[in-house]
Amino acid sequence: MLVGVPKEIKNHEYRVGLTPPSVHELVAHGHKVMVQHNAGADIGLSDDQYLAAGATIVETAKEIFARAEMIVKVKEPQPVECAMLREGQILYTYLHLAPDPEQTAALVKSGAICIAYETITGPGGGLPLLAPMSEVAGRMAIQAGASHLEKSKGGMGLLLGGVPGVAAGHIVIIGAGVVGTNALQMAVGTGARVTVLDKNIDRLRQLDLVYGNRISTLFSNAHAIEEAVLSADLVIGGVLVPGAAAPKLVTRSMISRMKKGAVVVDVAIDQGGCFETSHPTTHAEPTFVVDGVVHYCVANMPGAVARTSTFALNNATIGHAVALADKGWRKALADDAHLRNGLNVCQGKVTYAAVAKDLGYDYVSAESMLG
Ligand SMILES: NC(=O)C1=CN([C@@H]2O[C@H](COP(=O)(O)OP(=O)(O)OC[C@H]3O[C@@H](n4cnc5c(N)ncnc54)[C@H](O)[C@@H]3O)[C@@H](O)[C@H]2O)C=CC1
Ligand SMILES: CC(=O)C(=O)O
Ligand SMILES: [Mg+2]
Repeated sequence: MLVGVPKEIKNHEYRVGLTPPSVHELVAHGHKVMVQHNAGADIGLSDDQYLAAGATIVETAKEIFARAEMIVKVKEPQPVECAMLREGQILYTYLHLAPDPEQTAALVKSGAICIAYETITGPGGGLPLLAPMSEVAGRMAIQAGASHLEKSKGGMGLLLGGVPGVAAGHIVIIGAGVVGTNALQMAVGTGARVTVLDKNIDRLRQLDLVYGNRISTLFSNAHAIEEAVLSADLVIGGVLVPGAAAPKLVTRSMISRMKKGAVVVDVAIDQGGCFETSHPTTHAEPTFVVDGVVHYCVANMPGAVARTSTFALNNATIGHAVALADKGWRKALADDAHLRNGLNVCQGKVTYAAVAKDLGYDYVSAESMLG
């Protein structure tokens, strides 16, 4: 198969769909890989390294989209990329369609086979192609929050850990999945008081066993969220209902009654966000203020630590990339129910139930597209 890797074009996005070792793996399986000139240059992955791994270097994204049978990317295709997708072409990348009607319409129109990293499941449960980026974003959420609590960044001027004789701050983490757990690890390290909420009581039990009375765990409901958020200095939003738009758990009214200069980091923003007041921001302009509360809502947080993130992502994506290239999409999806769960849009149909429901499309099962 001819595989193409365009340079990412989202704001401050320096990750790349395939690393040179991943190219090497595909080439070893008999495939051809085209990589756009300088696709990895910003993170120290030079064209020479790609050439040594067996890729060919191509000058423009246009040529890659025109020729490749499968496009491997990181972020959802931007409008100019959607317009270049072709019928029957495989697109393998993050999509986050539920909060994005324009992109969904463009992918439906393209006739391409669009496989979303974030809804592929794993034999051990969970979302193994989302997990590495959630680890990165969860860890980053605390450093982004701590930094924006500084006066010069709009925050109230609070050091999360306090100092001897001065109370520490209060970090509230909503959602105790991969983002939440990684944020929790960092939060505990700051010395702040930490509260974590989830609807999954077994998850809270596990965290209680690990952290004991160093943290407070709370079953997530509107009352508990309100109480926690009103006393918080930093709130991290990391909830997920796979494939669906994130539930708005923190209302505008709660935000208006929070401490002035508090910070919220809405990691779930790529699924629409779990704060009613959130909208997506970029690394170039990561925050805005609503009712005195600083909102950090960057939809591609791992892009800021793109080198670490690229390698972590490729560890999780390369296996299915090889299967898709080796077998073609129909057989690869037929053979693997977990990969099949990644199919969101296929030849003009929406094939992921939560996306169809949230955006008002007829749902067509992935299985029915394989015949
Ligand atoms: N902004 C960014 O750059 C990035 C965003 N993300 C996003 O972060 C979000 C979280 O991802 P993961 O942690 O991997 O998901 P996950 O599936 O590991 O965890 C989500 C957790 O949310 C909990 N949850 C669901 N509804 C809840 C509610 N009403 N109250 C409290 N908890 C609730 C679930 O029980 C689960 O424990 C996703 O939307 C993901 O796409 C991930 C990586 C980067
Ligand atoms: C998961 C995601 O949105 C990202 O890594 O940018
Ligand atoms: Mg989007």
